[in-house]
Amino acid sequence: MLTVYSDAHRLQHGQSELIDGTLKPCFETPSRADMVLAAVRERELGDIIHPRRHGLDPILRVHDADYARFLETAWQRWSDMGRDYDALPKMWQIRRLREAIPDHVEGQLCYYSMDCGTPITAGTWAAATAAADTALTGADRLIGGERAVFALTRPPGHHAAFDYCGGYCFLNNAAIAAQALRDRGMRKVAVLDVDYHHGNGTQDIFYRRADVLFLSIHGDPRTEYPFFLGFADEKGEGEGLGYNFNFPLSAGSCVSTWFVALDCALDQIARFGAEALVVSLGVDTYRGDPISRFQLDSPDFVTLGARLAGLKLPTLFCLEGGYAVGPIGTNVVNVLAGFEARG
Ligand SMILES: NCCCNCCCCCC(O)(O)C(F)(F)F
Ligand SMILES: [Zn+2]
Repeated sequence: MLTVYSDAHRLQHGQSELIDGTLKPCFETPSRADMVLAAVRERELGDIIHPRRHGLDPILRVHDADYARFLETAWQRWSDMGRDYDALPKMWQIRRLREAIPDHVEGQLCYYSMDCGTPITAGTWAAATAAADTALTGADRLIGGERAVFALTRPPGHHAAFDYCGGYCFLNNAAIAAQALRDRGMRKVAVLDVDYHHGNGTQDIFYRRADVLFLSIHGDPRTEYPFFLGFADEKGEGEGLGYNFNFPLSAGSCVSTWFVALDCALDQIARFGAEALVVSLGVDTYRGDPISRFQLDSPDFVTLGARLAGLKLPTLFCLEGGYAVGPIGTNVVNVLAGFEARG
């Protein structure tokens, strides 16, 4: 399987995130991608190519232009205030506050952020656009006839919505790639999110559309991040009604429960008649993950890959989460090798 990778990911290296009420070193680190790349090489998964630049247009097919401009300019405006440390918001436009877009960077940081764990740094825009190019290059190769491609995307993307960032995500790599597949002639595309956390951003982007089916298996938002989206009754709106499937599972759910949800999701993808599949591949479903609470073990990721291959669809894998850095490479490549072995 071909891998698309850019060293530019290392330009996103946040120092701290507010997690569980205290500032801690970021869990989303460059070493995550280093470990995955090492495993891709060690397991001889296939060729590794660098992304081609695609510019802003494919990004603006799913993201708000003002939001993109904010991401592009935020660091310079923040550091012009004499701040040489990561940019983090300090409040939110909560219920019954005005939905006005502030002029000042500090206010815009609050307006465009979902949480206080997604630091904007000097390299954020460069890293995020390189991740989008990585996913888009993967989509290009799928259109070119590749059966499956792995986009080693970092920073991740599935929490980034039409006009906000959060959950370590700035640009929604999987959504940008799914839209590119649509623009290149694929009539129906499915996005399956197997990260521990609900892909609120991807749901937000495609919620009112019937041409892109979104499905997510994740920790129940009643107790798990992102808390405010990802419930089973969210089925889409307008033309998109019936084209959004959430499978929230209680924290601590066993592996067999997880795979029952996966089989339900795969059945929906087959019924939809998808012509291509984009997988938001987070491996924070791993039993040893420090911030998540599912029970998959490394061999289960091989099974996951094989089940996905059973759909017999051109498939683009976009890396999302996974914070047990030691085993992340094994777990990610297990999915990809399991997919390949199923043939
Ligand atoms: N007590 C746990 C608090 C969790 N705080 C933030 C979690 C962000 C998860 C990010 C991710 O893994 O979903 C992504 F794939 F986007 F990277
Ligand atoms: Zn996650």
